[in-house]
Parts: sequence; structure tokens; C-alpha cells
Amino acid sequence: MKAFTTTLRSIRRTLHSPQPPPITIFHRFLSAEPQTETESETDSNSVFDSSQFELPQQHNAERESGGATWDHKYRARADQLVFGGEGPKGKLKLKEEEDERRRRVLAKVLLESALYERGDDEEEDSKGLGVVKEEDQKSLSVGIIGAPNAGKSALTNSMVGTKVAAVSRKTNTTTHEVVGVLTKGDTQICFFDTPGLMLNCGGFPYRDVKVRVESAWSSVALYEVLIVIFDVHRHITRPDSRVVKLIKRMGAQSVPNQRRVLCMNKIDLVEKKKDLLKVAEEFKDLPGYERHFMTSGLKGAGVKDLTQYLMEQAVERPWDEDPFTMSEEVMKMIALEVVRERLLDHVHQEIPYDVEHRLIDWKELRDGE
Ligand SMILES: Nc1nc2c(ncn2[C@@H]2O[C@H](COP(=O)(O)OP(=O)(O)OP(=O)(O)O)[C@@H](O)[C@H]2O)c(=O)[nH]1
Repeated sequence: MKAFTTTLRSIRRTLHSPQPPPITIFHRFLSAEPQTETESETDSNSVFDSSQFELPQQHNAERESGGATWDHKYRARADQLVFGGEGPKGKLKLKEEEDERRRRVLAKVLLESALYERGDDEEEDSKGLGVVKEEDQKSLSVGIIGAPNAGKSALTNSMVGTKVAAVSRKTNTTTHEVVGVLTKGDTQICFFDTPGLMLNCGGFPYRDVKVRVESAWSSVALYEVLIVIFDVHRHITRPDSRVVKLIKRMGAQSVPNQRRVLCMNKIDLVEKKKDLLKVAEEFKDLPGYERHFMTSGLKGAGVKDLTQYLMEQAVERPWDEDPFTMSEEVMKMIALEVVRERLLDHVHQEIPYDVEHRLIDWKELRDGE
């Protein structure tokens, strides 16, 4: 998510630069420098000629057949220990498939939200953005915490839509990473990530990556609203005691100057709705949570209610971020950036290289593709 935000910030900076955007915005040099031909390499005397050397005799029968020289049963045992039952190839393939799936979700969310925003909310947004006087502005800072994979990024993207591209920090610190900005009418909501928040079996952050985790943990108290999010499908099928402890710990008591809400996410994966009610019942008595929400960041269910609630919590304070409107130009850049990422994924072993790619055509199809 951080990489995604950084990318979008660079898009934003480019758009607002007084200079015309350099044509090489997506043209990156990676750390490896191109090799230059040195004199010794081009000098024919230095060329290795294998015919001048005798190959050593191979006595070992295995070597002659080109097979491995180790005992296969040890290798199999090592594979079993390191990779479990699946073997290294199976694991690698699964990882590649997972990466591919995640990339698709990201690209889809980005582009869908771009198209969605231009449709329904275009008029309303264009009325509100850029014309609100500072004394009329309202703001809200929202932190989102939850275990890895709970769906924090997808939910933020869903609430923020294309405005995630609007991220351009006026201030910047390492402990607070703004991951999205939603500006609507006179109200601006900034969403913050809580980096490195990993939990030990007590539901507390790990001590070993101390500084980073502690600063992330202490920043939790700074947000006006804190969303505690968990994967409700996972909780029903394979509850994680660390997640339960986190939910209970954060909801144990209400905190002055902070409103906390509990978000049961990924509800689209739960078939029986009565299971959702059971989970809601389980956490209903925690006094720290002002509201409970059931959402699907990926499918959008419940997101409107949560956004509405957040808008209502905003306080009179000037905006921290510049508002930003979606344009076709930005959508093209997002599309280019998604393509660039894929391109680099495919050629990452072919270094040294540099990549420049250009948009030569852009067409919107009737079905919105
Ligand atoms: N079915 C379903 N899948 C979801 C939903 N939200 C997120 N996911 C999937 O869950 C996975 C994790 O989602 P993320 O949004 O990256 O989760 P995260 O909490 O930001 O994860 P970390 O960055 O690892 O902390 C992805 O594969 C998403 O596609 C949802 O509402 N429904």
C-alpha cells in the first residue's frame, strides 16, 4: 500500500508542477548501471576459447549421466523440512499466483474507483472542491488498525476512491503515513496507516522491532477516529486469538478525544448472515466502541454508512491536504503506472535496463471498461 501511495503522490506532484510533466515520468533507471564495454572485453586476446583446454575426466557414473551428485533421499527430506509437503516449485507457484491475484485486485480497485468517481459524484465534487474558505473547512484524522490481511488497504481505497491519488503531504513524518484523503464538500478526511503493527500472542506489539512498532503504536492515540478492523470470515472459520485480544484490548474502555469503531470486514465471504450477528453479539459489550460496522472493502457493502459516519465526526479545522479532482489525465497515468509495474515484474531479471512506455490510445468502452 505504501508503494502505491508513493506512486500516486508522484503522479500528483507531476500534475501540479509548474513545468510540463517530463515525458519520462514513468521512465525509471534501476539501481544497476548499464555495463559499458571495457577494453579488455572487446580485446580478442581476452576471449576465452574452450578448445585450448582439456576437460577433466569424469569417473562418476552420475556425473556422466548429467544427474545430481547428492543423495536424493536427503534432498527430499530437506525439501520436506523447508517447504512442507509441497516442494519448492509448488510454493513458488502459489506465491506467484497470489501476487498476480493481488495485483489484479489493486488495478481493478484503482480503475473502477476512477470511473465510479467520475460518474455519480462528479457534479457534487466539482461544486465543493477548491472553493471552500479555510474558516469553513472541516477535517478528521482516521487511523486504521488490524492484523495483516484484514483488508485495511481495500477498505481505504473503497472509501477514498480515486481521491487516494490526491495524497500530497504538506507535512511528512515517518511514523504517520497518510494513505488516502477523501475531500467532499467542506470536509476532508485523512486516513493513516499504522505501519509495522504486528501483534504477539498477547495481542500486544512485538518488542523486537521496538522503535518502529512503538512509534506506530503510540501514534494510534493521535487519531480522532480509530477504526479497528478484522476479517470476520476468518474469525468465524479460524479465529485468531491475537486478533480477538486486540479487539478486546482496544474496546476495553473509551478513550478521551478519540472515537473508536469496530469494523467487521469481508462480510461478502460469509454465507450465513446469522453468523455475522453472532460475531456482533460477541463484541457488543465492549464500551470502547462507539459503533460497529459490517463492511466489504472489496465489494463496497457497508462502506457508504462508514463514510457517512466519518463525515459526521469531522471538526472545524483547516484541511491538511490540497483537494484534488479526478481527470482523464490522472486515469491515464494510473493505467500507465499499473502497466509499468507489470512490465518491471516481468523483466526484473533482465538487468541492466531502463524502461520507457507511452500511452498511444485511450478509449472508454460502453460498459465502462
Ligand atoms: N472477499 C474479500 N476480500 C477482501 C476484502 N478486503 C480485502 N480483501 C482481500 O484480502 C487481501 C488483503 O487485503 P488488503 O486490503 O491488502 O489487507 P491489509 O489489511 O491492507 O493487508 P496488509 O497490507 O498485509 O496489512 C487481499 O487479497 C484483498 O483482495 C473484502 O471485503 N472481501
